[in-house]
Amino acid sequence: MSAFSLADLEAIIADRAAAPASESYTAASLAKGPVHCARKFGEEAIEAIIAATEGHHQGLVAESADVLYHLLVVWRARGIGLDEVMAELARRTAQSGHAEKASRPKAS
Ligand SMILES: N=c1c2ncn([C@@H]3O[C@H](COP(=O)(O)OP(=O)(O)OP(=O)(O)O)[C@@H](O)[C@H]3O)c2ncn1[C@@H]1O[C@H](COP(=O)(O)O)[C@@H](O)[C@H]1O
Repeated sequence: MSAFSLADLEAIIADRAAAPASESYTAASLAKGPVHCARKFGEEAIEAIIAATEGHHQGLVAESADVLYHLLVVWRARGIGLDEVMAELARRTAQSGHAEKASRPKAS
């Protein structure tokens, strides 16, 4: 398991949001507004669908990374934090009765 997390990516996006648009893809995307960011996310999602449909393993890994990055940029553009989404997932997990399983230590 990589040590890199979505929380790390969120922190990088927050940091780069303040950079000049000429120096940062993130800042340039955010400067174009949430609708642009959402469209970009949609394009990347379609590319991930194509890779999944074709059964292209490395392609799907790469497109998934693009999807996650662009989703976090959309959240940033709309003022949503990773914590808010994780809280929603935790709420659903608790509701479905799987919370105990999720907190169990993983077998190594
Ligand atoms: N994870 C990513 C990441 N994934 C994809 N991309 C960019 O997303 C773009 C998507 O590719 P496309 O070919 O569809 O885009 P494009 O045609 O070049 O761009 P558009 O004009 O269509 O937006 C590429 O230009 C990639 O550079 C990313 N850009 C940045 N990050 C992360 O953000 C950090 C900060 O980057 P900067 O903001 O550039 O400093 C990086 O260190 C990474 O951690």
